[in-house]
Amino acid sequence: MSIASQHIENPSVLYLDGVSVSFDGFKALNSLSLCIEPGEMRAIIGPNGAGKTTMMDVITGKTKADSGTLLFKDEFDLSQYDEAAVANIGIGRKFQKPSVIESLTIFENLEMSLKGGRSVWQALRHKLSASQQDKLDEILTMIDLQDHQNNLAGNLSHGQKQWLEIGMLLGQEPELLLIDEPAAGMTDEETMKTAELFKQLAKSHSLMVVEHDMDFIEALDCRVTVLCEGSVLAEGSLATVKANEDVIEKYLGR
Ligand SMILES: Nc1ncnc2c1ncn2[C@@H]1O[C@H](COP(=O)(O)OP(=O)(O)OP(=O)(O)O)[C@@H](O)[C@H]1O
Repeated sequence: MSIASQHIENPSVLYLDGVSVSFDGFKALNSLSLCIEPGEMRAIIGPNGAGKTTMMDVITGKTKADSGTLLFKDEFDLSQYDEAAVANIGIGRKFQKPSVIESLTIFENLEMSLKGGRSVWQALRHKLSASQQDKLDEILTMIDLQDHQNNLAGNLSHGQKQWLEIGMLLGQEPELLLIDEPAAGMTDEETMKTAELFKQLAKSHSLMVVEHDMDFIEALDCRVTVLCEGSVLAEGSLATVKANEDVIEKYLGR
């Protein structure tokens, strides 16, 4: 069945079809087609230069595709949106490096991230509504930082900073989360805890997670897409893609 006919029968939260992007004649994305279903967590793996970051860039309006279709929830043509507009319609992106404000507390960082936009000044001067307070409590529990909420973000471990930043994304109430190499630099314990957090998040969000750490991908226990040379090389369970001859040849090595 073609990707187009699957799409009609089962609307996706994210639908890419034939997406290409060239830089000076080099095809970073080469007719890339990919679907994420509502509530799905999808891991994206692939060699350096495969196009993983470029794919996130075209989804979020940072880079314009030369050709192809990019739809969010069947409804939004992502090629028409810039980065701020993409965030507003419900796509949250987390870059590899955490960007929390270290001189503010965990609570203050989360407070500023709430949908509707609160400046540092507003966050310090105005009381939260009951529903905003509930939202922050829910996020703090989800990221397991409720006991640290009044500590400065600068004192957190690398893993905790990553969780705080994920909490800040949740403050924006996204439906789809795009997360770039969350496990990089984490201890083994933090990595496994992050996998558990993502499984919790997947109960109420769709997630696309780019990662190189195979233990982490295994713990996510989700469908995996292997990108290579700007298009999909293989897709399926981790066991299936690891056994794929092309994946062994071009990514995993013999
Ligand atoms: N702005 C740009 N100008 C020129 N070439 C670029 C640009 N952005 C990406 N590329 C090239 O496009 C290709 C895909 O890069 P991309 O960063 O998307 O790969 P990746 O899969 O994210 O790699 P990594 O795992 O190393 O992060 C690479 O060859 C890269 O050099």
